[in-house]
Amino acid sequence: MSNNIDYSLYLVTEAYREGYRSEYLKKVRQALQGGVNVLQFREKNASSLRQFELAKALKDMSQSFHVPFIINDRVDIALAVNADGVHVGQEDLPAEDVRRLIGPDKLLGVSAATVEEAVKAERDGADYLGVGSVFQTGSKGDATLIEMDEIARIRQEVTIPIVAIGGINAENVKRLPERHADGIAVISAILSAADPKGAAEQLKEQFLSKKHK
Ligand SMILES: Cc1ncc(COP(=O)(O)OP(=O)(O)O)c(N)n1
Ligand SMILES: Cc1nc(C(=O)O)sc1CCOP(=O)(O)O
Ligand SMILES: [Mg+2]
Repeated sequence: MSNNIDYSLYLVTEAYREGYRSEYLKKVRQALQGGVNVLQFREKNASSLRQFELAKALKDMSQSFHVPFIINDRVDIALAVNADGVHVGQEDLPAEDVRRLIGPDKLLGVSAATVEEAVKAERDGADYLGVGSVFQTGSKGDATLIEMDEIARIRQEVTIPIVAIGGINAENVKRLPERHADGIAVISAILSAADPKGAAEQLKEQFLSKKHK
């Protein structure tokens, strides 16, 4: 897929709770109304059938906002719902194999915490990098903190967009190094907020005001 995608505000979904489908979908819709540019479906616990069904609903929703829809980890579900792309980390299927499976036209995101991982991901066909954790997060148990300078070092070695992730909120977004990240990926600062639309608007505004300094 071409890389003229705006990664400024990248929303990753929270864990799905059985019985709360309409609340779950409503919060994502509100976040999209607040200006989310890319949506990722990340679900670790639900059955494959539930993931497939939620992914279909989210794909329709993101399409109606003209927002690319990415699936985390599960290439099979991405292909089944004809998602716009897949995101994989260092413990998932290798990026080069995912690229082969999804073909040249879908988006491929790869997590990278070091320059070496970032350079390899770009070589293996990644369209963008997820780089983190930039701050302490409660949303991913096995996340490890990276040094802030690592983003700047990665920026010097790759040309693809960099999306910073991990514990980002409207306050600490100002502490991200200037101009090195093309976007921020967020779960809780938007989906745990009382007003997901307002939270998305505020985060995007804070990030863009920093990016364009
Ligand atoms: C945009 C973005 N960046 C990083 C990740 C993390 O992916 P991964 O390391 O595979 O961890 P899980 O999300 O699978 O727990 C991401 N999902 N999105
Ligand atoms: C999905 C994910 N990946 C991370 C990484 O460091 O690779 S941190 C993370 C969780 C991001 O959620 P929140 O915005 O609530 O901190
Ligand atoms: Mg993963």
